[in-house]
Amino acid sequence: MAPLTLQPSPIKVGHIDDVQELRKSKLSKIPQRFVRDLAERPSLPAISESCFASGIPVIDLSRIVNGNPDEFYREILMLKTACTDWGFFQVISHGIDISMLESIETAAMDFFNLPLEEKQKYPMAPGTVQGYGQAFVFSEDQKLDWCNMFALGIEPHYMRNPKLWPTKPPKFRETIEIYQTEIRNLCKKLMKYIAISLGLRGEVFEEMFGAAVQAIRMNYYPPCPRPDLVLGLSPHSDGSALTVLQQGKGSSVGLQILNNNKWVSVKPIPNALIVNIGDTIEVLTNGKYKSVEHRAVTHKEKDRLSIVTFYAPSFEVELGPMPQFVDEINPIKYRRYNHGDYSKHYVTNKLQGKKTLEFAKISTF
Ligand SMILES: O=C(O)CCC(=O)C(=O)O
Ligand SMILES: [Fe+2]
Repeated sequence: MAPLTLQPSPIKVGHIDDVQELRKSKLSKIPQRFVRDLAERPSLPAISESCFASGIPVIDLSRIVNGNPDEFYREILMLKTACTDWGFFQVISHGIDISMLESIETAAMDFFNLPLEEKQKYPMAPGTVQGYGQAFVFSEDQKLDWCNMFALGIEPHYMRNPKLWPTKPPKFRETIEIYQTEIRNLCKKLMKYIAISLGLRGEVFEEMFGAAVQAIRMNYYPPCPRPDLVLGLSPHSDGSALTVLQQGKGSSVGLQILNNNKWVSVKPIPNALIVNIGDTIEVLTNGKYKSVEHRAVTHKEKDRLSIVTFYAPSFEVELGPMPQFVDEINPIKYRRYNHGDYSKHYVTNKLQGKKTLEFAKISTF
């Protein structure tokens, strides 16, 4: 999420169709800007239900928080395997009430179902990432995602642009506040246990991150008549330290992760939250825990909602690989940099796999 000091630049993005409106218009042909080049199209097997990443580990957080020492160590070991082999896991018994998950989902859908004119009172200006619209579009010929987004900077408060906080639906702001407080606490817990799984002191990331940056993005993917031609969300890794993703109940399967060079779908578990490692953790651990490329695909009949929270260090923080992860066998792979600079770099480039992280990579040639 961009620091507020980032000024909208005179970027020309051309006309961006609102995909919910396209859907309503019952179009017979997908507009060309959404049609991906052949190499980028999701191949049909990849969007069939037979391609699930059934191996994505499921972490029971209550076993870590309240379990006996045996349960604690077993679950921490699972967490370590999840972060090393997958970069993704689902977390159950996470301590957030189901009613809270339902409230944010209702609030998000009530927002997306408002008339377009109402949503456009909170426009995402070209080149910025907060408000309603489509983020990461920087040119008139860039392909578009089959997705409507609404995003807000949450913490620290200076990230907030009050003009972009909707007054409708009535409880929208309040629900976001409560939900984001709970997700922040969950992120802190997860960072603590991720540190422990790496053999580090539990507090190390919390101390390093300072007043951690937090942002929310709601992604709404209407059904698409040609899911084989479009992408819901372009492949990318997240610029965060950690991302927590909630999928709407009854949503289509849509999140896919790149595992051994194959796109595999994440099968939703009811009331679980999906967690993934972001670029910051990859850098701090010198690549021991990697951020994993992921994307969203669409569905012919079903719509899909995801509510995503990004948790990252404060923008002033300078970071690079921690000395514990650098030795003769594991030479240093990333340079030190300022996280605010990385964040700015991330939000001013289109989503393109893991290309953004090249910002920090040390060339081995
Ligand atoms: O909708 C999804 O499942 C993916 C969302 C995502 O990766 C993101 O917002 O960064
Ligand atoms: Fe993502």
